[in-house]
Amino acid sequence: MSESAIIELKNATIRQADNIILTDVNLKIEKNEFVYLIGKVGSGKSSLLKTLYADLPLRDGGGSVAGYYLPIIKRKQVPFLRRKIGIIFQDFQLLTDRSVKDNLEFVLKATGWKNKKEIENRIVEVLEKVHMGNKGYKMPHELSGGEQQRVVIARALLNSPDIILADEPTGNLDPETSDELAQLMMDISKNGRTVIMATHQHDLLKKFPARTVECIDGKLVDKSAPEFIPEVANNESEINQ
Ligand SMILES: Nc1ncnc2c1ncn2[C@@H]1O[C@H](COP(=O)(O)OP(=O)(O)OP(=O)(O)O)[C@@H](O)[C@H]1O
Repeated sequence: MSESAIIELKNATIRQADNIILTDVNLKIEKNEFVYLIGKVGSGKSSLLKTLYADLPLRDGGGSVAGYYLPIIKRKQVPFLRRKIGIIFQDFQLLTDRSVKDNLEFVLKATGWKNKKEIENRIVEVLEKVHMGNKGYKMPHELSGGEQQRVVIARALLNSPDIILADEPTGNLDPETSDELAQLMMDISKNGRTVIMATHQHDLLKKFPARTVECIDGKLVDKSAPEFIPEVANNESEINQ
């Protein structure tokens, strides 16, 4: 496996139980890269992400994430791998019975933070990163969908993970809010994190261009690789320029 890549899959097969979802998956992502993961419904995006955070086992092929070699990762090592990864899902999954701050405090305490002042400081820091510094006292139902997702991003940042895996984080949001969130995810990656963001919203790719990989016909295709040639040219004049 490569020294510089923080995420690497080599000839990997992605499975859901006994079903093969993707084969011959080769993917190498360097530190601080931002990568879009696209593909039709059911094409395997979530399964790929789940394999990277060791929710699905990698039985065929090689793969390493943040220094952990996935084919032989032990169950007791998985929490340590997960501390290096912040995971963001489409449905916000905040605890509805407590404030934003208490949601974040819950996660910090569950991951071993004890010092009250340090906990308070970290909560303020991450909320400021997502421009929610003044909303810590609010209950989740008092926030818009976009604001809730910002809190979820803040929650993913709490333990300063090297990697953020986001599975359609803008899926439930209106276009303007999606744009703001995509911009925020890009800023997060510029500040020293590797981000993979699965999305169906292809307009984001145009507005905020970045490396793009696609799950298609049981394979993973890197659309930014030099050897990738689009099958159908959208606009001939563009090509001829
Ligand atoms: N727990 C499971 N057991 C068996 N098969 C599953 C399971 N979860 C998903 N699958 C199947 O795996 C395939 C890939 O699903 P996956 O959720 O990875 O796709 P996706 O690209 O993320 O789709 P979406 O865009 O809807 O989120 C689908 O055919 C799906 O039915």
